[in-house]
Amino acid sequence: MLEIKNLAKVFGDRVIFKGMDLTINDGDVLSIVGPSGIGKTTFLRILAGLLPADRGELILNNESLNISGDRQGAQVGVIFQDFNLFPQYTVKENVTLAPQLVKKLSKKEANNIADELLTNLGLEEQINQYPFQLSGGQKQRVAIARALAMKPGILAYDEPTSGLDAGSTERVIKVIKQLKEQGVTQLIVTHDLPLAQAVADKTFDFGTDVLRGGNL
Ligand SMILES: Nc1ncnc2c1ncn2[C@@H]1O[C@H](COP(=O)(O)OP(=O)(O)OP(=O)(O)O)[C@@H](O)[C@H]1O
Repeated sequence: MLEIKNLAKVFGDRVIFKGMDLTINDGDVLSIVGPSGIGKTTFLRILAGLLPADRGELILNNESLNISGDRQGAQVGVIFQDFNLFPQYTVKENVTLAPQLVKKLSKKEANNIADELLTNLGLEEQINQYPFQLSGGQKQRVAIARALAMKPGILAYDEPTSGLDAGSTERVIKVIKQLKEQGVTQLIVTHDLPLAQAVADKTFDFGTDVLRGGNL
């Protein structure tokens, strides 16, 4: 379970959001909607531990997560819009690198995890290819496999269907539903209402469900 309590972010003298309270239960899929520029990606970056928050708490499975923007570990997996794959590494290497470096798994253990994830995600034929050889939907599934290889407590996506055609969007919906069946807790920032309707247990509206402006 992820609990967000009274989270706030300020850029300069501008309160981007404050008073953010939200709970996501294990295995649930939450969609986060809201107009452009409202702070959704900023929130994901805070959740991923890449950007500091100015106030509040993030509690994942009863463990408090550091909100100072320099978190170690991989409790939260985030798939950003540009996927951030390592261009110089193959698909398999993209997935096996962090488990070996961060989790200190052996190459064999990391390979076994990668083979299973990549097969489940329909990427067995791409295992030895490089990111530039992949379609947008394939890159996204590699990013999902890479995040899942670290066994995160929660998986979050920033606009997972933007730039994808109808077929790839269907595939994303299938993957999200499949992960939900496996009990993975997921959070999806999206403008795609059909996607939200197809997969979400509940919706958080970043436009109306947080406070903004004024002082902290
Ligand atoms: N590093 C930064 N410094 C100052 N302001 C920033 C910074 N990053 C984002 N902002 C501002 O914070 C606000 C929220 O941006 P954010 O990217 O989180 O919005 P968003 O809801 O994800 O928008 P979109 O749906 O268009 O991606 C914007 O007004 C943006 O200009």
